[in-house]
Amino acid sequence: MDENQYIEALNIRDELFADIYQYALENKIPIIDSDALNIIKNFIQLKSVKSVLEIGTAIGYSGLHIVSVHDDVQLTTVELNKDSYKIADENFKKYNVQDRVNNIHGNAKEVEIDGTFDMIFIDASKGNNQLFLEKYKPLLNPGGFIIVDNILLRGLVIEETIQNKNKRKLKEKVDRFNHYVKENYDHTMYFNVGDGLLVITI
Ligand SMILES: C[S@@+](CC[C@H](N)C(=O)[O-])C[C@H]1O[C@@H](n2cnc3c(N)ncnc32)[C@H](O)[C@@H]1O
Repeated sequence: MDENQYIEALNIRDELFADIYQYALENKIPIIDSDALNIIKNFIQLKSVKSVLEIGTAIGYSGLHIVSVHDDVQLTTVELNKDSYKIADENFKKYNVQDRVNNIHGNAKEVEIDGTFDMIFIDASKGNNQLFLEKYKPLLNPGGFIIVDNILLRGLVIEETIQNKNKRKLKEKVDRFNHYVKENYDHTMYFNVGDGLLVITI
């Protein structure tokens, strides 16, 4: 066992939503890694977060975890894909949190969201991270923060030669975004957990 495995074993907890986790695995639906999720949940706890905006619901897995931190956490979440949106709706009902979740079907590049939020979690189309950050940042409450998942693109972001044109473009966009945030925001934390997590405090 190395240090990473030791820490991983200490961090790991029983899965609260095992059925949804399993469904995501079986249907190849991308969901957040458990160690990144653990950090997000601890930030919610640490900062007494009460309102969260999530960009990229998928089937509601991360959303369910987010509202599980406290009974007074409210979630607004946006998903482009109609089927995923519908499954998320069923999952929020299944776990009886539908009253605390504003589940929105739409394109996060275009929708207008009502409300202000203590935390914004960006986890949608990775090439649009900068657009989402600048579009939704004005909705942050004072003292709020933004989290972005997948800033490592499973290692693609540090690959120098990428043959596939679309992959190369995506890598360039995400790499540019990661540096854009460093240059334009004073308080940032880049974590090498999961697929890379970025926390921006405003
Ligand atoms: C990585 S998954 C989200 C995973 C989810 N947050 C979780 O951890 O359980 C990304 C999701 O973003 C959605 N998406 C992509 N582009 C979007 C957009 N422009 N607006 C809203 N959702 C989008 C995709 O359909 C996909 O379901």
